[in-house]
Amino acid sequence: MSRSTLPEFLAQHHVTADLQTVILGLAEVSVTISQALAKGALAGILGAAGAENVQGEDQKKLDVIANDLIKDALAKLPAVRGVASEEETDVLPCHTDGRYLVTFDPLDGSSNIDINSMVGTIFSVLPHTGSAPVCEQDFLQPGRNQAAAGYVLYGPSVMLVLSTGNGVTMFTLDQDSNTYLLTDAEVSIPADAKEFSINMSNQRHWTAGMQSYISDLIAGKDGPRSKDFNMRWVAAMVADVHRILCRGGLFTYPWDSRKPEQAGKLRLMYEANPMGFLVEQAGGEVWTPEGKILDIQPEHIHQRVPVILGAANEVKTCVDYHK
Ligand SMILES: O=P(O)(O)OC[C@H]1O[C@](O)(COP(=O)(O)O)[C@@H](O)[C@@H]1O
Ligand SMILES: [Mg+2]
Ligand SMILES: [Mg+2]
Repeated sequence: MSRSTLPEFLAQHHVTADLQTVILGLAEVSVTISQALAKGALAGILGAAGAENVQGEDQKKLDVIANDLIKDALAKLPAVRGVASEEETDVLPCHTDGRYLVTFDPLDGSSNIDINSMVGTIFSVLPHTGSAPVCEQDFLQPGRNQAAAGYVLYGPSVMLVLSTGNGVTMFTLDQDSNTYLLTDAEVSIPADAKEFSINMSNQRHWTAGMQSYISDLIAGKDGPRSKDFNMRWVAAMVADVHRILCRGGLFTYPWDSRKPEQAGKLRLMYEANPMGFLVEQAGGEVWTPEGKILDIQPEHIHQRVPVILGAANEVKTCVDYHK
């Protein structure tokens, strides 16, 4: 059976030439990152980098390597006006005529690196509407403005999952030819969920609404929901959301009282918006307890947000517990 390659798919779906170069640039650099990850300890690239990022988190060597690779690859593309990364303090200007801004989480799920478990690269492409030179303000657009969003999951196989606003498509890396081939063109999240995903160890720190929602899920058939739910937690949003795109369910990373001043753990512009775009494009819902994430007007590039996403009916139920 002959499968479309990523460039063929983009051309067939009338993606603008400029946007194609951005997506193909990200795809190409992801192959290099996947090769570095595959070498692991043999290349001496596991472990801590010995520095903190702007978020106050310890950087892994591979966070820094992936960040530099993506930054350098995007800076070469004339279509890219500027980039913003979870690992960079400020936005970085690129080409003065570029039509697109790219935000990215170079390696999501970094705590999985040292245990040879799943990690990924998450990206979001926004139109550039400001004036030169590029500044942080240009990036502060609601997620609904995204021209494209996606991720690369470095798992047993390497997968690129993409939306340009017309559904969600999955590609798998053919390791012989180093090309991404289309493997699922009809990604869709069932409206009802049988699985939920949350870091249960934080239970005592959640709001009363989240406490009672999760305890009703755990009560299963014997509780008010009259239904058993399974639970999964990969500790990499990219892998947890991938499971939801493949077989449904609900994922949440709520606000918690350990850092009350922080809205949530996940980053709006590098994690919640791009993943949210994919989930909505697959028929799911993406909310905070207050409203839809893709409608949030960002105030700064490193903003954090509580996230409830996945199966449409289940997300609404979870939000209702917060009222
Ligand atoms: O430590 P926890 O609570 O399991 O957090 C896991 C969450 O943190 C993250 O790893 C944050 O991403 P980074 O690895 O890019 O910092 C999410 O992917 C994941 O959902
Ligand atoms: Mg992340
Ligand atoms: Mg990261």
